[in-house]
Amino acid sequence: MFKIYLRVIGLLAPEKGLAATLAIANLALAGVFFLEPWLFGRVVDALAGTERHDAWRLIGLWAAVGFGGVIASVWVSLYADRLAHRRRLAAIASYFEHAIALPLSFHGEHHTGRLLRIMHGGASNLFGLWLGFFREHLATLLAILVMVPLALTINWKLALLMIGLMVSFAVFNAIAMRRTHKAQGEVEELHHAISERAGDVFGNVSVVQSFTRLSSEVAHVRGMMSRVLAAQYPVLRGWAVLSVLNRAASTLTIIAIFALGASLNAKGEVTVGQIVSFVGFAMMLIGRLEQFAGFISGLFFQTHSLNDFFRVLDTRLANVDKPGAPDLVAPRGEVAFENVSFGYDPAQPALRNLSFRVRAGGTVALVGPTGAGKTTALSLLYRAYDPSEGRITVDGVDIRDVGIDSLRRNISVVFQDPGLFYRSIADNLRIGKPDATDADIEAAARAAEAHRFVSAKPDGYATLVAERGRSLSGGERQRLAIARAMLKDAPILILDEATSALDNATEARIQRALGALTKNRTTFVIAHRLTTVRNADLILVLKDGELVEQGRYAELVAQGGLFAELDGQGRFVEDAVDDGSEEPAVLEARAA
Ligand SMILES: Nc1ncnc2c1ncn2[C@@H]1O[C@H](COP(=O)(O)OP(=O)(O)OP(=O)(O)O)[C@@H](O)[C@H]1O
Repeated sequence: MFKIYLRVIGLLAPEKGLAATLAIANLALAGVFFLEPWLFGRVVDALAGTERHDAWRLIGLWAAVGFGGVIASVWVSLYADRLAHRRRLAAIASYFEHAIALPLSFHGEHHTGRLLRIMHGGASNLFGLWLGFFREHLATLLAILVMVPLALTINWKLALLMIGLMVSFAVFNAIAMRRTHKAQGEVEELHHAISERAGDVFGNVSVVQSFTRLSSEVAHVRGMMSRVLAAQYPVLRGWAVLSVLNRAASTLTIIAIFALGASLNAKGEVTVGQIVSFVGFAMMLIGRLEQFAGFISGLFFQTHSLNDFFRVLDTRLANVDKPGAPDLVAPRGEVAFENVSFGYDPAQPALRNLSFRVRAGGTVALVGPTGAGKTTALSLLYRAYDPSEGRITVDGVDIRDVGIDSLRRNISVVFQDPGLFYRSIADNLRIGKPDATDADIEAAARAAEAHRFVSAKPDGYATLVAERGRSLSGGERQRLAIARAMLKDAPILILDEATSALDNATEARIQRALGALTKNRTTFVIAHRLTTVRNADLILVLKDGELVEQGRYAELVAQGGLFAELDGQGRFVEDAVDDGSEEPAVLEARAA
């Protein structure tokens, strides 16, 4: 727990000058508040004596100390608040930056709902601890460190009772923590699971509604909440018992101080006045100890959440650049896979020993039954994952030896799932080219047959696309994904069933644009069109993660293997006739 606390405080390092000033100023302020009662006593003494002008001097000093203390407190709390807010946002930013760069395998295992909860929960706990650090943790610790030796010098026998109290606090806390640590971990895990479940249901709300699963989903979440309470109650009970024990120990200590004081008084070792002042002192120390116990219990309840936060930050990025890796600049686009194997689960390879080579500007069609590994093979090319064996080269250079960003800048992908953002249509297209002008965007949309439907929307290119593109038809989503890839204008293109959701006529028109797009670009296409397969320079036939055949269309048909079988089954769709028509919007624009 203390390691985590130190790490939390360590996150203030980027502003360590200000953080240290604030912490010291807070300590000084705690000291100033001790000064006031002392000055009060001095003033009373001065007024009672003859040195009345001294009293005025002291009153002036008292006013200056009091007023200065108030102003300094305002300054400290204002700057401490600002600093804590700034660092909280900085922590969220670094979490976000790190988490989105983590490998897809990590995102496969961690639901967005969980990652968001960890981000917000962790950041607000950091915030609370930082404020506590500036406002009371240090002052409490310092007060305890100063008061204990002071108590020993006043009367060591009475002080031993105080030390006994501190030890009992420490023991009770340790027992409570040991007994409840695991259960609190379960509580935290259940809270994550609730966020995960809720996020998942929000993301699939149309399915939930159409399958009339509303009440069962609510019942499930309520069931999880009952489990949270069942796990949380024993923890709360443990800590309630602890606070009662702490209280009882404090009361017993005060009584014991009186009792021991009385017996020492009987022996003439202490005066009644000394006992009374020691009790007053002991009460102050007990107050500080209780504050410290509160800090420990607060930290205890935040530990799991902070641990989860740091665990994400500590997850290593898989595809990091090798030191000094050069950028891949303007590649010609010759691509080779050399004995590439890969498995999402190392025990179950999704690709085995895949080897092929395509010339720059050539077109490769990947075909094969569903689940054969076509998408997986292409995802290795832009390093969504790295092969477990073998290597992939672009222009003869291993793609692991170049800057990953530069590699990805040179590859445009039209994903099977278009992956649209909850942003305007224009912003969705700008993902392909951030500095695209409105004219660029419109030209790409026209080429991808998207301009007409976009113009028909009330806000045109400013229309907000619903989460995951839910407000658009499947075909509209695909056309935006194609336009986005066109804007990117990269020398290597991956089309993963890019036009599968389009009607024949639209697809035929897009094929013209795609034909222009693929010219002089190395293109990988997971294809369902006969023309695409026929015109490909190389067809790769995959089955169960293995390359079973490769060659050109005529060769593969002549071979009479799997490809010929798929072809014979009418697996590839004949092209619709391109009637040479243009998008109506284009025609309208011309007519105007
Ligand atoms: N992220 C993932 N994690 C674990 N397994 C995966 C993942 N993605 C795909 N798989 C598995 O890997 C295998 C190959 O999947 P892949 O998507 O590459 O097939 P495909 O040939 O593109 O199929 P389709 O034609 O249906 O799109 C499948 O068994 C699939 O279940």
